[in-house]
This record gives sequence, C-alpha cells and structure tokens, in this order.
Amino acid sequence: MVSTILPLTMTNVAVRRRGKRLLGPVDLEVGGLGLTIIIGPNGSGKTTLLRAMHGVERLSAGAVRWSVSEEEARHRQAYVFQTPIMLRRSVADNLRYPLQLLGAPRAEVSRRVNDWLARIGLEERASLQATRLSGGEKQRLAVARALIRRPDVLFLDEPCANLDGASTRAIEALLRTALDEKTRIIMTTHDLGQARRLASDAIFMLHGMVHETGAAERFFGTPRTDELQAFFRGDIIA
Ligand SMILES: Nc1ncnc2c1ncn2[C@@H]1O[C@H](COP(=O)(O)OP(=O)(O)OP(=O)(O)O)[C@@H](O)[C@H]1O
Repeated sequence: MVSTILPLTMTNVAVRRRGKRLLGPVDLEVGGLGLTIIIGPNGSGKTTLLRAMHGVERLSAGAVRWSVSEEEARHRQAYVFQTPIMLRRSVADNLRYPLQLLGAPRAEVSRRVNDWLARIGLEERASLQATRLSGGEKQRLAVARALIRRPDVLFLDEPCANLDGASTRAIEALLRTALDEKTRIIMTTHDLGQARRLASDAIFMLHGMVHETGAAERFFGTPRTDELQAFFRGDIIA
C-alpha cells in the first residue's frame, strides 16, 4: 500500500446542469501536507468543487485522479457536510459505526471511541441519542466520526457555519490535531479570519472557475488579482 492517496489531480473538470456551467474547466493538483481553504462569493462553485474532488459530483467533462485506484481512494477520504448528519443512535455508537464498518477489533474500537469522546468533550454524553445534541456538539461529533478512521484526506463544507466562537474554536482545535496526525484537509469557509488561521494554501473561486491559488502567506498578504483584492476588502463582486 502506498503511504497516501495524494496527490489529487483534476484535469479539465467541468460540471454542467441543464445547460448551465457550474464548474470549470478546472485543472488543479493538491498534494503534500496541510490545509487548503476554498473561498469565494456565494454560488461561485466552492461546494461543487469540493464534491467533485470527493467524487460525488457527476462530471460533465474531465477526470479526478488519486495516486491509487478510485475504490481505495474512496475508502481513505471523508467528507463532513455543513449540516451534520447524525445516525439515530447514541453519541458513542456514532463514533463506533465507521470503525465497525472497517472491521476493527473490539478492543481497538473501544479504545478509539473513548479517546475521541474525550477529545470532543462528550464523555458524559456517550449514551445520549446523538440527534439530541446541540448544533456545535453535533458538528464536533461529525468531525470526530470522520477523523476516527484516520482518513488521508478530510473534506469539510463550511464546518463552522452557524457556530459561535467557542464551538468554532473547538472545531479548529480538532482540525489542528488532524493536521498534526498528517491528515490532508480541504475545506470551504466564508470566515476569512478562519481562512487565515488555518490555511497553508488557498483557492479563490469565481464564476465556477479557479480564479487564484497560492500559498497562504502570499495569497492573503499580496493577492494578485483585482477580484481577490476586492473580495478581501469586502466589495460585492458581480
Ligand atoms: N444540482 C444542481 N443543479 C443546478 N444548479 C446547481 C446544482 N447544484 C448547485 N447549483 C448551482 O451551482 C452554483 C454553484 O453552487 P455551489 O453550491 O457550488 O456554490 P458555493 O460557492 O458553494 O455557494 P455558497 O457560498 O452559497 O455555499 C450555484 O449557482 C448553484 O445554484
């Protein structure tokens, strides 16, 4: 087995629906370590790009490739939705489920579930029905459930939308832990503060196209295009 499914290579990727181009053509390569932030105005194609990377968006043209087979790549990546989806089971069972699917030994499952319950501060709620958690708790659980199987790549679509400062901080702490453990993260956000705090590199989407990319320091420090400069100023971009 190769050590990682990366790099991810997108070649000439386009998504069209009912004659409208939602994305592309996009040529992009994501490799190495760190966290890639995808930013851009509403409707610019951030979610469509993320879904295309993850292989759940039907492509009209082009290809998305990993360094391994499609099937292996699928098993070694995870995706967290903006609105967390909870299994109608206990908090602990939500964490247990992906490990059981992997066929992990029982002792190992218990150890990892307890470890992650502690990391997300939900030990006391382990047996509570997960659907009864607060929004912030659900999102922590959703991120933990994605990370518990140690994916090579984690995709997150606006993971902190509608969360307050404390909940956002808790999610960011989880992501930092994942980065330390060498998970490659790719996420969308509308929160430019969060983008600056977390990004090692960034992608600016505009009208379904990748408009500008770069390493975080350069991207945020000296944006090259007028449109990205305007976006950072908070101007409305048509
Ligand atoms: N299945 C679909 N059929 C038709 N149009 C779609 C479909 N999915 C998305 N769109 C449109 O594609 C465009 C890009 O949507 P996308 O969700 O990728 O944008 P976004 O940048 O993530 O937006 P936001 O910041 O509002 O979440 C939007 O105009 C959206 O209305």
